[in-house]
Amino acid sequence: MASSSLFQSPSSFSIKLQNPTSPNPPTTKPHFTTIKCSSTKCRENIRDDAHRHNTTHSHHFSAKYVPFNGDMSSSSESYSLDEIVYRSQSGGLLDVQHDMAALKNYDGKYWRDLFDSRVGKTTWPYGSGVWSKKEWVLPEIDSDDIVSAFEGNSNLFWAERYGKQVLGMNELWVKHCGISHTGSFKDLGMTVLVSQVNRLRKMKRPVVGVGCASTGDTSAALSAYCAAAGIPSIVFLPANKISLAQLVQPIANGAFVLSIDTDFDGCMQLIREVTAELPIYLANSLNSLRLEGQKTAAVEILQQFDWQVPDWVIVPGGNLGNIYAFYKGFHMCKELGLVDKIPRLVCAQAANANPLYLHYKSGWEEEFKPVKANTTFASAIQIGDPVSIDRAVYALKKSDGIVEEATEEELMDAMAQADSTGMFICPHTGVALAALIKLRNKGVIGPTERTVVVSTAHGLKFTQAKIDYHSKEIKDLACRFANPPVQVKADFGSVMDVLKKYLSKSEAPQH
Ligand SMILES: Cc1ncc(COP(=O)(O)O)c(C=O)c1O
Ligand SMILES: N[C@@H](CCOP(=O)(O)O)C(=O)O
Repeated sequence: MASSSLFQSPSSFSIKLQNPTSPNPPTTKPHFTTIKCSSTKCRENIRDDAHRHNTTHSHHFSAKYVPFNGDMSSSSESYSLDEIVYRSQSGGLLDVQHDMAALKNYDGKYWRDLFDSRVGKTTWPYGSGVWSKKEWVLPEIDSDDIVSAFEGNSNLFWAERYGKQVLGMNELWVKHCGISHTGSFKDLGMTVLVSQVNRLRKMKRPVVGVGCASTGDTSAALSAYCAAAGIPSIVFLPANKISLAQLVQPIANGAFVLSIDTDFDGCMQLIREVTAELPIYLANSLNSLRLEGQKTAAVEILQQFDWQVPDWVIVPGGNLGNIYAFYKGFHMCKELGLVDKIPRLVCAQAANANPLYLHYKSGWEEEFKPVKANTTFASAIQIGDPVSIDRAVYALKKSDGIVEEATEEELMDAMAQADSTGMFICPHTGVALAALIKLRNKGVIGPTERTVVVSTAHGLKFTQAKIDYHSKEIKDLACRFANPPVQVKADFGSVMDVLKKYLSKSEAPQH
């Protein structure tokens, strides 16, 4: 990607790593370490505190792996979550099946009140947006085995200005899953997977490390959670295809990083072969444990709307685990009586990596065909052979869902326009917003329909894409919303001239 001289000021756009030594150490300690005594009693740490006050009834509940076949009822094949298994006997996907009968012993109000009562607390592990739903996630894990950074509970942002000005909508919301420990929604799934690995290692199961293929976000989450627990992590990255900010994350967290001369699909193939041979636990979303954590974002959205169901939820799709995770979270809330319907789901793909879109356009009729994914600014979804294709098709069919695609110009313009209204989103969220624009223009999504766009990663991971855009140096892109800095001499008169010119425009620039 091009980078402009406009952006080569060493202070403003340096890519050098900052000195990590902070002059101001934090006044409160992180969740991984000891908390100081309170006035009347001494709490050694929040884990010990949780032991003493463990009022949870998690032990009433259980979950197991079953073959993923949609309704999950027709097979007798099942596995304990303590087994190391990623595929069914027939080679198909697995799913985590909860004991729904046991969960149904409690009504919807009970679950709503329980989940609401845990928001914003530090009681281990419920301060996490994932573990506040522990009974629905990994009911049998000991809280002491949980590896958490109190992920989740992310901002559901009312995108008022963008919604009104760009889309004529009053009810546009952006679920900022990327404002998270490692800057993406992957934290939601990784806390679950690494916690289970922690448990397996304590049980002396043969797991020497945890590995993944990644377009940058899975690897960041895996390496951070493993580092917190002292578990070795191994990441396979496609060489030169992920952002610098994403690359440095596993490096900094001490992962064993392999930069491989292939694309994500090639890395995925390799990690599957390697984890079949070595006692390295597979951390990609092929492993259905991940989706148990990711599904809590759906529950959280309902919770944030006071258990009112939005009309639409739009999710950018790559390896396609997340769209199913959202479906599963919404569906569980309906089945257990927390809400009475589910939203319609939209999966948004980059046109340069659109195998699901092509399959959808065939009316789901033709056999699914993987594609060779082309380069896209939405680099984390540059995936041509998604492992969760069956899960995604199921989720979309069951939710009366839609698949939309966005060109590079559409996704970058959507991202820039969203940024100009106060957000700082990633290109993948740009894909989702561009899909929304198309669906609004076609009249599929109405002006008063409450719509949630899932923002999957932090914009700070993708600054180079933004620099390229605002430099207006991207081949074949008009970069309509570029806002390059103005070069000006360091004297009062020159500064006044450019300011007067700027202020004399009839109104402030509207993006
Ligand atoms: C930032 C970002 N957005 C969206 C996705 C797509 O999620 P999924 O692979 O679950 O479809 C990914 C990873 O693939 C991602 O890293
Ligand atoms: N975008 C992902 C791709 C892999 O997805 P996963 O959910 O199967 O791990 C990444 O960041 O690596």
